[in-house]
Formats: sequence, structure tokens, C-alpha cells
Amino acid sequence: MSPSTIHSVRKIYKIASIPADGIGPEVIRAGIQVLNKLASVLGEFEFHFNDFEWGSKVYKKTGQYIPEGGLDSLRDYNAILFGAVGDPDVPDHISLWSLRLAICQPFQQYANLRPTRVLRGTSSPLRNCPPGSLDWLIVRENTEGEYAGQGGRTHIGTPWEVATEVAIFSRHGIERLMRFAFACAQKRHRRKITVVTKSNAQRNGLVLWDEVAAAVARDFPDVEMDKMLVDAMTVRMTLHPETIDTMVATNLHADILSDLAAALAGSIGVAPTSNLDPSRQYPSMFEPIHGSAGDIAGKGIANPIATFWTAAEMIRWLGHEGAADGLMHCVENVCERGIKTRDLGGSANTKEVTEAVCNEVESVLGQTGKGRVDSSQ
Ligand SMILES: NC(=O)c1ccc[n+]([C@@H]2O[C@H](COP(=O)([O-])OP(=O)(O)OC[C@H]3O[C@@H](n4cnc5c(N)ncnc54)[C@H](O)[C@@H]3O)[C@@H](O)[C@H]2O)c1
Ligand SMILES: O=C(O)C[C@@H](O)C(=O)O
Ligand SMILES: [K+]
Ligand SMILES: [Mn+2]
Repeated sequence: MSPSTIHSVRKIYKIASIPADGIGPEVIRAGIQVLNKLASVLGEFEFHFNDFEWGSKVYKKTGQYIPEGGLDSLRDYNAILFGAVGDPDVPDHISLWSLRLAICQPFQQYANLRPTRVLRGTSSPLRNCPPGSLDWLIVRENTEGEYAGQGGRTHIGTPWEVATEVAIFSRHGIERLMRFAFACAQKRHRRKITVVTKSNAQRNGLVLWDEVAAAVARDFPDVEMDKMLVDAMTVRMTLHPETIDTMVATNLHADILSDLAAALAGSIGVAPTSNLDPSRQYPSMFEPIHGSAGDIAGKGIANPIATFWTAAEMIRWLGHEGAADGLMHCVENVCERGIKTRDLGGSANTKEVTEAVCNEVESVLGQTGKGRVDSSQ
């Protein structure tokens, strides 16, 4: 066999990048730099990025976040790498519904994964949080619930004005999410899931939520399940983080819990998220949890780690577990060396952290090859 035939085929991935607003372009640029470095060092895959200018700047000129036919054009990509949307000149409900939700909902990215742990070299603000005791996976319902888009306003501007915001819970929507969440819990070593609910007050949708969870649990006898009201869950996350592994929660509950989780793990600046279509009919979308962060935009100090972790989750979804773990190993080495942005107590800027991670990828993964990481490193 000639040497060329024994080389495995290098996979080529088409990635649509949508940096959008505020710090979005700063962190996505950093993410692309690290992904390209990883690709060149490992030789296992290659990325073809296509930048989409969609965002509030374009909206202010054209009146549209996504141009005619734009959504269809995303369907050809293997994944979408998203920054953040939100601009002081545009009401937040317009920007969110016209871009992030306008992709997640039609693409049926119903499973939103938000892994949270204290990265090596960083610390939790909690007093009692020994290493390994905060290691969670939040599974957020991502297409319906409180974000169903049902409701309206009438008698606008009058004293008798009314507005409704109707949460929709469908058996189909809950069941597919629960199955995915239980399967995720089953793959983690503790095989433990907490179903977060509010079925004391929300007596219709969340009672259905609990019933479907209980039915799905019967198909996963090896996964230990418990149930907790969302308000009590915030206390448990803060006081007993070690008792939690996977949590599954509604769209809004999980949105709130995941910002809390990020803060308890150290910073919103490291928290990743994957908007997954588990059927793989549509491309999935990967983004840092944080928003456009207008207060620090343009200063070059945004923490790019949320985007690096997001990039790792994207390559994991594309099938490259070893490369994903390898990238996170390098990110944590850099944190451990103290090269951190201000939100993590350091003084480095976005560029310095990005360059340090690229150098680490080169020196660590370049030696071990193929993303395998030797535990002695
Ligand atoms: N998915 C999204 O695109 C998304 C997510 C959240 C908020 N938003 C939008 O973003 C805008 C701002 O929202 P917000 O202020 O509530 O949340 P935010 O996440 O933008 O910012 C909250 C705080 O965290 C800090 N922060 C966020 N990311 C950081 C990073 N990478 N490094 C260092 N510090 C970081 C910010 O500086 C700010 O002080 C709003 O328009 C909101 O609708 C969009
Ligand atoms: O809730 C949202 O969809 C916006 C943002 O807060 C997020 O977490 O993605
Ligand atoms: K985001
Ligand atoms: Mn949020």
C-alpha cells in the first residue's frame, strides 16, 4: 500500500459563522483562529468558514436580520457557529426573535445543552466547592414552553391594556426532550438526572411535563431520577452542588438556571451552549451562553473561553471526541498558567488568551497527535 492510501481521509466541514453583535465578532474571530489551529495541528479535519453578516447593524439598514432565503442557505452547512445578538438601539425582543430564535425554532434545535464545571485553573465563588464537586449538564428545552411565541397585546396604551404570554407544552415536545436528556444522563458516569419543574404553581403544562418525565424514566432503569421545584433547585445548586449531575428544565427555567450555573462555576465568560437538532435533519447551532455584552464590547477584553468550549462541543457533535477533549485540555492548561481575562480574576485580553491557547494546541497536541492527551501532561 502506498503511504498516501493509508492516510485517513481528512474531513471537510462547512461552517456558517454568524458573529452578529457586541462582543460576538470578537469571540467568534478568536474561536475561528483556535479551530483553524486545531485543524492544522491534528490533520484530521478542515473547516471552511463562511461568514454571515446578519446582525443588528444590517437590520438597522435593511429592516431584516435574516434576508429572504437566508434560512434555506444555512441548510447546506455542517454546523452554525453563532456569537451573540442584542443592540442598544433595537428592542431585545426584536433582536432575539429575529435571529437566535428565528434559527433555533424552524431548525427544530430542540435540545439545548449547557455543560458546566469549574475549569482547571479557575475557581468557584462558592466556599464549599472542592474540585470535581460542580460538574453538571443542563438540558434546556429549546423550541416551546415559555418561548412558544403565543400571546398578544390589546388596548395598547390604555389603562385597560392587557398582554398575554402563553407557555405551550406539547407531549411530543416534552417527550423528545426527555428522551434526549435521559440518554445524555445515561452516558455520563453518575447516571443521575434531576427533572426541574414548577408543577405546584404551573398546574397544567408542568404537570404534563412531570408525567412525561416519569413515563420516559421507566425506559431508563439505569438512570436515577429525582424531581425538584425550580426555586428549590437554585438553593441546591448553591449549597449542595455535588448532589447534582444532569438537570432537565423548561426553556425559561433552564435559561435562568444556566446563568446561575455559569456564575457558580466561575464566570459567564466560559459557559458554552449547543442548540441541537438530534435528528440531524438541520444543522445544529453552537454559541457561547453569554450575550452581546455592550459594557465591554470593542475593548478587546471579552473572555473567549466560552467560545472555545463551544467550539469543542461543535467538534464533538461532528464526531471528533478526542479533538474536543484535547482542545479543552489546552484551554485548562492556559487557565492554570494564569493567562485569564478579568472576569476570571486575570489581566489578559482576548488576543493574549487566544494566542496562548493556539500555542498550547501546537505544543501539546502537535506532540501527541490526533487530539489524544497523555494524562501525565
Ligand atoms: N444568545 C444570545 O445571543 C444572547 C444571550 C444573552 C443575552 N443576549 C442579549 O445580549 C444583550 C445583553 O444582555 P445581558 O447584559 O443580559 O447579558 P450578557 O451576557 O451580554 O452580559 C452580562 C454580563 O456578563 C459580562 N460578560 C458576558 N460575556 C462575557 C465574556 N465573554 N467575557 C467577559 N464578560 C462577559 C458582560 O460584560 C455583562 O457585564 C441583550 O440584548 C440580550 O438580549 C443575547
Ligand atoms: O433566552 C434566550 O434565548 C437568550 C439568551 O438569554 C440565551 O441564553 O440564549
Ligand atoms: K450567545
Ligand atoms: Mn440566557
